[in-house]
This record gives sequence, structure tokens and C-alpha cells, in this order.
Amino acid sequence: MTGTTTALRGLYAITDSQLLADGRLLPYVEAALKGGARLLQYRDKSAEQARRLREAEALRELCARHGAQLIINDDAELAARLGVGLHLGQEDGSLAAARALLGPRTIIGATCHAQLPLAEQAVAEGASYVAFGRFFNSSTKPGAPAADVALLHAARKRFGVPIAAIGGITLQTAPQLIAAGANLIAVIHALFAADSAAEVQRRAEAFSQLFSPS
Ligand SMILES: Cc1ncc(COP(=O)(O)OP(=O)(O)O)c(N)n1
Ligand SMILES: Cc1ncsc1CCOP(=O)(O)O
Ligand SMILES: [Mg+2]
Repeated sequence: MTGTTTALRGLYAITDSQLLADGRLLPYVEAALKGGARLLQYRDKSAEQARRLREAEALRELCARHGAQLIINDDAELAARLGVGLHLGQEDGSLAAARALLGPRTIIGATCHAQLPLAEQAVAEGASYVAFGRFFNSSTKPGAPAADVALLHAARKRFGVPIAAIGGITLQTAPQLIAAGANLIAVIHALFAADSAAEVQRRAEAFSQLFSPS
């Protein structure tokens, strides 16, 4: 089942409606999966429910074919309908309610910005992973609260659940975050702002190679 918890480690690719417009969504995502992305988040802020359902179903199929996990951003109902994972921010509804809806084995991630107490609460409410960031300047979400590597070290000491790092991460900056304890490196721009699917695959391979075999 696509939303069932497995080892959460590696490249976490996140879609972007602008970067993946004009027919690029499926070929670029497939390239990221071929390149080794372990998690794929469908992040689409539009209210076009029919298109969102169609695209999410297509992504679920791609993820299943490549042994990756699909995570839906913001939308617990869509995640429940498809039987896949969910990522919730602080303004996206109750994590405990989502856990009750999706069951004990579904991946649910929680945005914790740069605050350990938010992660404490997310873990208590059943989060499968906690996400911190943004770690660097992000053209995708410039206003996200800033986090630093020291926070990651502290989180690693305190929490047993996998940790995702997000925000302006590149091939050059990812290694310091992995060394500080990030299990998942979540990337939009440095992966998908590319001229071809082949380039996306090369970048995904390079990100994936930063994770030594566990
Ligand atoms: C892996 C991961 N981490 C953080 C976020 C940000 O979630 P949120 O704060 O709800 O912001 P939006 O992405 O919904 O704009 C994320 N999506 N994924
Ligand atoms: C969704 C989100 N939350 C914090 S930063 C961010 C954007 C990440 O995208 P990029 O990798 O392009 O900075
Ligand atoms: Mg959100």
C-alpha cells in the first residue's frame, strides 16, 4: 500500500505547480523517481478538485511503479481517498484527527518550522516524521521561518522519528543537513527547475547518492 510506513530516508521530492506546468508534472516526477526519490509530495494549492484527484492518482501509480511513497500536501480527505500519506502544516488541521482518519500505518508528516516544542507535540499526536526549515533562502517559500543546523542537531538528540529538512536545499548544502541528522532532504527548486527530465533524473541521482547505504 502506497501510504504505509517504510524506512523514511533519502530524497523527498515535492511538486510545484509552476515548475511542473505545461505537461511536465508526470515526466519530471518519473525522472525524479528513476533518480531515486523515496518520497514524493503532491503540493498543489489550487481548488480544482477534479484535476487534483486525477493528478494525484497518476502520481500514486508512478510511485507504486518505482517503490516510492506518495504524500499529499494539506489535504487529509484526498490522502484518505487515495490511501496514501499526508503532510500537514501548522495551519492545515488537526494531526490527531488525520491520524484517526488515516489509521496507524499511514505516513503523516508535520511542519515544525524551527521549533522543537512543535515537534514534541507532533510526535505526541502521531507524526511519522517531523519537518524543519527553511534552512536556506527559498524562492518557493521565501517567507517560511528560518531554521539552522544547530536546531537539527538538537532535534536529532531529542526525537526518534525521522527528520525532514526543507527550504532552499541544494546539492551543495544537503550534506551538512544529512550530517546533522536529517533523514529526508525535501527539495523543490533545486530538483525541478530544470530544462529536461533527463536533468531532473541526474539531480535526483546526485541527491540520492548523498545518502550512504543504511
Ligand atoms: C516536507 C515538508 N516540510 C514542510 C512543508 C511545509 O508545509 P506548510 O508549512 O504547511 O506549507 P505548505 O507546503 O503547505 O505551503 C512541506 N510542505 N513539506
Ligand atoms: C514548502 C516549504 N516549506 C518551507 S520552505 C518550503 C519550500 C521548499 O522549496 P525549495 O526547495 O524550492 O526551497
Ligand atoms: Mg500546508
